[in-house]
Order: sequence, then structure tokens, then C-alpha cells
Amino acid sequence: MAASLPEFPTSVKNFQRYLQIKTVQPTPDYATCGQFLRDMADELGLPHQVYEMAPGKPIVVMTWEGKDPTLPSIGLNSHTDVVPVYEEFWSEDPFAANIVQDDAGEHRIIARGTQDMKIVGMCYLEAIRELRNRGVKQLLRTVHVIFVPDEEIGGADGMQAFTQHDSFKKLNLGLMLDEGLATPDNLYKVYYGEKAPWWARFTAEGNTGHGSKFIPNTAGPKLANVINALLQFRGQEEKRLIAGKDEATGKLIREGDVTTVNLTMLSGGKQHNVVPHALEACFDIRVSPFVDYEKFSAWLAELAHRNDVTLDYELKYTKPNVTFLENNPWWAAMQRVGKRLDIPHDADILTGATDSRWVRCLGIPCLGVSPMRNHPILLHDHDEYVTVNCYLEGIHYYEHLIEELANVG
Ligand SMILES: CSCC[C@H](NC=O)C(=O)O
Ligand SMILES: [Zn+2]
Ligand SMILES: [Zn+2]
Repeated sequence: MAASLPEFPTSVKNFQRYLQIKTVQPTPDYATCGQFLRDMADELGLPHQVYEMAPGKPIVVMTWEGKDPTLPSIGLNSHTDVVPVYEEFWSEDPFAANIVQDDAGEHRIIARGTQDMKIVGMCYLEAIRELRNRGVKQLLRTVHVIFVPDEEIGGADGMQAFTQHDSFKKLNLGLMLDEGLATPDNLYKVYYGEKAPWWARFTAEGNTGHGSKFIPNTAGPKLANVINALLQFRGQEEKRLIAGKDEATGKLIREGDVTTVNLTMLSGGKQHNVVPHALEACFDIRVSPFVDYEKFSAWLAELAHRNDVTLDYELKYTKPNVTFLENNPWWAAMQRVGKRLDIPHDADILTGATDSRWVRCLGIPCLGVSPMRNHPILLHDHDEYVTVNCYLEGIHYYEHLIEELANVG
């Protein structure tokens, strides 16, 4: 028989309620989510605004005004949507937010969106509640808690559109916090930049004919050359990362220094014995922000050209997406909090793309952190979970971090 569970604090119940709202792509329930967030704002006594860049896709902004509202504000951003599930591979209903005790005695909250990234959104709010309960009436800078839709599908109707809107400019953000990743290590990862997503499609065309013949100039060998070259490049980059050091210069190589390449889709052909007119290969390429984008783009174009293959991009991000940490007062404030709470902070580049890119390209600093240490990385995976203790630590962390950041003079 399962051991009976203890009574959890209201903050945990609020997290469960948020997780139970099916904001799952491709048909997220944003109406229920918007209502839930508005209710939370009312409960916390935070004035709030709801913006819609597209009908039925609410952006909720809650505002805690600072003593000096003319100073650039602190944005606490999170997305409300979550990715789809393969329900048959889950040990619990992914939208029940059940709590299950593991072998180490930890209570796991299992649900889609626990790590990515409803934990972060709820921690922001519960941290503000704690600060207020502690008698903190106002911080120096204004704090905006921002909840956006559609991050998981690129943010076109969410953060991307919002950044073009006057109400975004009026937030006057000096810093925006956004998501990071869990880590199995005993530290928090802080992401100061991201790789650039390039979704490349190579299409080869050639002669057709009977599948039993040696037909010259067919699509297959052309596309195979391109695939081989890219997979070879992939291997080299992987090797550099594993070695951890540049052979020539001795410089350390970290995740952010390498470019990843994955063959993600292959298509074409009609029948086994008909040589196809066209074949197509799609790659998800994540370009290191320290790479010369023009040079790399030229290399890909030349690779395609040399093999008589056409190249087009479903997505090709080339804008700046790094927040430099040298002499960065926000990063210094985060590190102070890390020291105080005895949680090491490790700066890195994120492999995935978040809504931060729409904000960094405006010149606004963004730092990504998700307060999950000693946890496997389960975003977009089956049985995504965080422990109750991790969530409670996250609240405590933001309680300190929000105060520290919003009081930066
Ligand atoms: C570039 S739009 C897709 C964004 C997505 N973000 C999280 O997984 C990603 O694939 O990185
Ligand atoms: Zn996310
Ligand atoms: Zn995601």
C-alpha cells in the first residue's frame, strides 16, 4: 500500500492547480490559464494587465511597483504553454499533478510542465507572497511578472509580437529573467546566451526511371553527399566538446562553443522501384553564438551548391543573443544570492531557444535560470517531475533573488 502523504503547503497546491490546466500544444487551454493567473494576482494584491497579440492567447503582466518606478524594471518571465505528451509512457496522468514518494523518500510532483517551466512561474509568485508576508512593502525597482503563451512553438503570437508592442516598451525592462534547465549536479545553471536555431532543408532533384537501372544524376547520391558532410561536421563538433579543449589554442570548449547538427526529417519518393524526382533532408542546426554566422552560412550554401542541391531555411536566427557577464551588476547580484544560500551558480550557453532571444536582440539583458539542482533533465520527456523540496527551495531562492535584483541601485 502506498504510504500516506503529508499535508503540503498552499504553495504546493497552487503549483498543482497550475499544472492541472492543460495548456498543452497544439490546443492549449489559455482561457482557464488566464483566469487562474488573474485570480492569483488578485490574491497577491498585484495589479495586472492582460494583453492579447492574437485572440485567445493572453499575456498576463503583474506589477509590483518599486520605490523608484523611473528606474529600469526587473522582468520575471515564464511561458504558460507546455509540449505534448506520449501518455502511454507516463507512470502517472501527466495533467493530474500527482505527488508520489520515491525510493529516497522525496516527494515528486509528476506532470507535464513541472520543469518546463511552470515551476518558475509559480516560484516567482510564491516568492513575492513570502516577501510581502515578511513585511517587505516595496523594493527599489518595479518588478513585472510576465506570463506568455506559445513559447514552445516559437513565440510569434507571444513574446515576439509583444516586444513590438508599446506596452512592452513601457515595462522599461532593465533585466529579464527567463528559463534555464534542471541539472543533475549540485548547482544552478545560469544561461547568459543561446545557440541560434537554423532549420535547414536540402532538396535534391534528379533523373527518374526504373529502380533496377544505373541512372545517372539522381537525387539520392546528391543528397547523401550533403548528409554525409553534415554528419561528419557533427562528429567533429561532438569530439571537440568531449575533449573539452581546443587542440590548436588550448582554449576550454564548453557547450556554447560547439554547433550541434541533427538530421530530423527525411522525405521523398513514391514507390520502391521508381527512382524519385526529388528527395529532401531537414536538419536542426544550433549554431554557437561565438561562430561567424556569415561564414557558416556560406559554408552550408557552398555545400549545397557543390552537390547540386537547393537549400532553404524554415528558420534562421542571426540576431545577437548573448548577455555579457563582465561588469554585469545583475550577474553580480545573482552570485551574491548564490553565495548567501550556498548554491553555486555556473554560467553557460543554452542549447535550445527561449523567448529571451526576442528580448536580448533589443539590447535588454536576459539571464535564464530554473532553480532545479540534483534533478535529471526531463523537459519535453516522459514522467517530467520536480520534487516538492526543489520547488520549495526555488521559492526561497527567488525570495532572495527578487529582493537583491530589485534593490540594485
Ligand atoms: C526556435 S522555436 C522553438 C523553440 C524551442 N524551445 C524550446 O524547446 C526550441 O526548439 O529550442
Ligand atoms: Zn520552456
Ligand atoms: Zn520547452
